[in-house]
Amino acid sequence: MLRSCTAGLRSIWALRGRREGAPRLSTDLQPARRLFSTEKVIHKDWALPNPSWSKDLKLLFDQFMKKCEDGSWERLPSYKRRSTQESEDFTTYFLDPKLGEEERLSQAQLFTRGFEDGLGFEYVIFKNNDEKRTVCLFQGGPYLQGVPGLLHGGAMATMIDIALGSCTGGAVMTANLNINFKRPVPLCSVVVINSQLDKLEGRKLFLSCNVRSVDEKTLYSEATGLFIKVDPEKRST
Ligand SMILES: CCCCCCCC/C=C\CCCCCCCC(=O)SCCNC(=O)CCNC(=O)[C@H](O)C(C)(C)COP(=O)(O)OP(=O)(O)OC[C@H]1O[C@@H](n2cnc3c(N)ncnc32)[C@H](O)[C@@H]1OP(=O)(O)O
Repeated sequence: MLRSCTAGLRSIWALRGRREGAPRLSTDLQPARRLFSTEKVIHKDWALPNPSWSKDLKLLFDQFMKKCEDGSWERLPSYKRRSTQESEDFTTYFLDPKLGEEERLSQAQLFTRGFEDGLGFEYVIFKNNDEKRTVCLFQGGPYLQGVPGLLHGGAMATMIDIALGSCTGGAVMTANLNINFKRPVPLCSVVVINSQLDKLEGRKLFLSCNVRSVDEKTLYSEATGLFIKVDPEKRST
């Protein structure tokens, strides 16, 4: 498994002229900009196939793209940085102009999108708005190793957090995440995270998900999460 994963990545690195062990260069690092300005900067959408995607991931992606044709499902785009209304909701909530951190934060990017293609988190999320559920297709790359040959549990927890969060559809914070790791996930394999909104109680959203293999035979993890809609009247810092 690891050997095939490395072989695939070696060809990507060769294509890009990247030396093994050479420092990783961010492909879209922009000159420092004011992240918290109101300008609308939309960067590359990363939730699309790239050469590191395995056959399984591409196949599932195509199947879900077909489901999007009648409008029942939609693919959620994913950016390293964004300046949408949602982000602005968060910045109103968190940014204290007195802290003078704008310069440093101008380099901020989404944790899961900070890796070279194929090395870290490769994923795409599809959402069914009527059924209040999402399906996340996730391939964890070699930089996400925990126990040799296996995906780090923290990487899985990160993806579960994002998958559950994608079901909420707004400015929310994770308040509680409860995960049962039932089987280890082989590194570089593809898993499917099925998430749903179970209950909405005021600002509280209760969600759950399971993580399965592509053939659905292996249940890797089950999780529940509590997300809280941010209250613009409150500051958390
Ligand atoms: C997933 C987001 C998707 C959104 C998409 C937007 C686009 C953005 C772009 C790109 C997306 C990238 C996506 C990344 C995803 C990453 C997600 C994270 O990593 S989040 C960081 C980790 N989480 C924290 O650091 C929270 C720290 N905690 C807090 O800030 C507060 O505790 C907070 C906001 C969760 C609640 O604080 P209060 O002051 O607003 O509300 P109070 O009054 O305390 O609670 C409200 C109700 O919730 C219950 N509650 C709160 N925490 C609870 C808990 N842990 N367990 C049980 N109940 C809890 C309380 O008992 C209360 O319930 P009663 O209304 O009285 O019934």
